[in-house]
Amino acid sequence: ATTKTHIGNFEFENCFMNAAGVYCYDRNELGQVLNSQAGTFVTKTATLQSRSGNPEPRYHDTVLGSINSMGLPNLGFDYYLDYLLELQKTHPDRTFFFSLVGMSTEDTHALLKKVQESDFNGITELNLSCPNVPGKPQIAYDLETTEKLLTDIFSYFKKPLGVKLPPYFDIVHFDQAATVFNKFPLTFINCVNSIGNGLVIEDESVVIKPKNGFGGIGGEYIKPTALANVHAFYQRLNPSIQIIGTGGVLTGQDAFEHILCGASMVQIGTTLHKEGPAAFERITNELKAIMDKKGYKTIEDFKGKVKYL
Ligand SMILES: CC(C)(C)CCc1c(C(=O)O)[nH]c(=O)[nH]c1=O
Repeated sequence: ATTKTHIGNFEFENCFMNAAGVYCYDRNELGQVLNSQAGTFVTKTATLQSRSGNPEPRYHDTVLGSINSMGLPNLGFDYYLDYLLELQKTHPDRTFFFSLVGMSTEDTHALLKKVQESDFNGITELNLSCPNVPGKPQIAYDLETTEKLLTDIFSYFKKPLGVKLPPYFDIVHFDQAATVFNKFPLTFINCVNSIGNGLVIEDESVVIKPKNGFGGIGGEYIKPTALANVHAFYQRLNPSIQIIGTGGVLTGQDAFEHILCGASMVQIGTTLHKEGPAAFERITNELKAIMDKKGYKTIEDFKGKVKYL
């Protein structure tokens, strides 16, 4: 069996990659993913200026997953663009993902215009968990603002673009969000980002310092939510918009389930943070073993074909 895949017009030898935020802060971490069994990588979500992020401890592993409130620590847009342009010379046969977010609408447009004007020829992932104006929820939970933002973006941005989405939990929200996304030539949507504002307590204390311990939840806790978002959008979106599945992938079986729900690529966050890049080889081998046992030669043989009762 082969676990190769495609996103847009790009081919990848393997359908696994890191989730933005994990193993992607600098050239050292990105280089480790580059040289692993992963098919590609995505950068830490970059902002216009570098950011130190929130006070530590800001990331904590638990038995069933993780909680984080990193606060977008990153080395800044130019650092990641320079590295991506260098890789376009040293690895011309490979395609990489550039994750971005503006701390304001103006910043978002400034970032995307810089990408549009640059020689970057990979795929851009816009993080829609970005902050909105005070008093309003994150952009992806404000569909009117999301539609306005995407309308403005696609008036000038002509390169491959996808959006990283937080989980939705109401069927009506799946309907409303899909209606918005279907209006745009998106290359993909990525479901899901961490489940926002969870709280983990050990003994009598929260486990991270920022936000009185509130943070995004990842890992085993979130697989059912992640699979539901992947499949809900797979059922609703134009087939031209592919789905990247993120959330709760520990094993080849978990990845198999994401692909059954419609994912064309599978991202690994918490498990990669705990296990390191060797996780890509283990999980790839586990998925190949499942495919061989079931007689599936490629992921197209079972993508989106989850069975109903
Ligand atoms: C939550 C934001 C800081 C607005 C975006 C960055 C981000 C972070 C982060 O940098 O805190 N953590 C996540 O699990 N997902 C994210 O999208």
